Amino acid sequence: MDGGASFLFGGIHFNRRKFAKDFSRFETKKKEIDDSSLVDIAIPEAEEEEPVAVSVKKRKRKTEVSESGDGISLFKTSKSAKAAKKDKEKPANERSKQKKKLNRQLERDSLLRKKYNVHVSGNNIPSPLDNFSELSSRFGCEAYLLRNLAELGFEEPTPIQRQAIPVLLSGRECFACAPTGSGKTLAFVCPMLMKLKHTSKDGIRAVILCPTRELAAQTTRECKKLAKGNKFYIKLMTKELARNADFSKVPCDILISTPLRLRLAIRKKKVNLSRVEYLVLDESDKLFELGLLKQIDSVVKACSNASVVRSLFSATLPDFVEDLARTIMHDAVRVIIGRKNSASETIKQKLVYAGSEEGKFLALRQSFTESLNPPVLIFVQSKERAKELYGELLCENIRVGAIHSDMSQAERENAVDNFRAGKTWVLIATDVIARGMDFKGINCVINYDFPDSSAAYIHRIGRCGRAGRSGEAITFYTEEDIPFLRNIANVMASSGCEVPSWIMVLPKKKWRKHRPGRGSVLAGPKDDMPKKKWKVKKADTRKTIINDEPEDEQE
Ligand SMILES: Nc1ncnc2c1ncn2[C@@H]1O[C@H](COP(=O)(O)OP(=O)(O)OP(=O)(O)O)[C@@H](O)[C@H]1O
Repeated sequence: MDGGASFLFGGIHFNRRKFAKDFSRFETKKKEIDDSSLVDIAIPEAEEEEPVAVSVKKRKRKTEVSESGDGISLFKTSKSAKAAKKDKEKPANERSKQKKKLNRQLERDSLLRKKYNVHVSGNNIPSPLDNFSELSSRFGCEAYLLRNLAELGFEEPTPIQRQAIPVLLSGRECFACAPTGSGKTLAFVCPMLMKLKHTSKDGIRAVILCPTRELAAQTTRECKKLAKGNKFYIKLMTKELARNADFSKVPCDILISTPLRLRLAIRKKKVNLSRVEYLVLDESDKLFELGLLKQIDSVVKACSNASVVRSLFSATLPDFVEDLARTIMHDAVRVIIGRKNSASETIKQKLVYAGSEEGKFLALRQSFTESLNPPVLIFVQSKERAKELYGELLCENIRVGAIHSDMSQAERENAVDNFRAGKTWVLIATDVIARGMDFKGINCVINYDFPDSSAAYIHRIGRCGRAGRSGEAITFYTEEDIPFLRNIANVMASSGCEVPSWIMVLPKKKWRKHRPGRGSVLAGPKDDMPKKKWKVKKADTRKTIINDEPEDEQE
């Protein structure tokens, strides 16, 4: 990904030789500062509970004064240096009182983090939230938002919300990794609404980037639910808007988009992002994959406001994304919930040997005969295989839908809506909906085709077992998949699932995208098997998948 990082650094290259003299002047100074900053740990003047009343417009990378057991800063900011000086002037007993108070706060923070499995690193990390009412006592949250949280039935913040919300409210940049279905959306939308306060005529002040249109649409809906009662203009970037709208005339406070659509609007000079104060990259590791990196780069550059606060959220955060993030972020706080890159612990995970491609359909039939417990989500590796399997299950009289990139936007939305509404019981999907989609109460995810990476596995199975619910994930594997089994088994073991011991001793395999040519799902068993009588109602409508115009988005 080196090439990738250089994108984001485009235009910030200095010729060190040419400017050697000037550099040496700064280097001496920097050394002096660094040395002096190691003197002692600054003690904050104010208690952390104080509401953060920093105006976003006036703020210039202001570091919140708060402490954490995990992230005590050895490097003083100019503010902390002043605080230390002032502190030295205070009587000794007052100083020791303050130190004790601070230590008690640090201890409380540390216990809370331990309780909720929150791991943090960075400088001066704000205390985690104990409950939602701290949003108003510490941060001056408005009543409408607390009311909305209550109406949505959110009684307690989830672990990621406990830590990421105060971090973002303190104006700090953040990269966060928390399991699927653990409420990351609220963790970035809530502070965004609180900081933006009200609608304004300044144009777009917040941007949320999502890798797929379905996720962008879902995030827009969530955002609107949370903003109910406050007149924010929250816009989803549609194809139409990206092509034709002039955003200087469209009222918009928060814009939610896929990278491709936003880049299109930037290129056409239809959108001005120079006033953006908050930029969220949701499913950031997906966005930082090579195919999307150029688009992300142009969005990051277009958000040119010097005090923009960027945040990255995902359930999987590979090291290269962290490294890349560090190059573009300023004094960021890293928040990890539980173990990094692990699956949700509420999902019962199972591996099923299907022998060969031919055996998969048999295994699927078998598992449906034993228990078809809808809603069930089935992942396959390609749109061709999605179409084939869809046809096969239709013939079996199963209420089935499909979603993949050969479908038009309306068809895709229809498939998702039917599944959400319970009109279809089984949804066959490619990885297009593997990330972020929040289907309530999916009972089972079946990886009909082995996932192409452990991240893909975590996101796919994470469509069930959300918000503390239980779920089941079944992964079929064939001979070709065996070399990659160990990687999935590691994920399973780290989330507490049982794994056959022979798998754990398989050689470790470096995992690049594993997408073998799998042939046809129709091959083999169909003719040999008697037709199964399902105890399910006949599907209302038998949808034909129309090969519409090719997608302008990546899957
Ligand atoms: N504090 C809360 N209490 C109860 N439920 C919550 C809370 N916060 C969020 N939820 C619910 O949890 C579900 C999952 O939330 P969300 O979609 O934000 O998860 P996520 O962490 O972004 O998952 P993914 O990694 O798959 O994108 C949603 O249905 C949401 O309404």
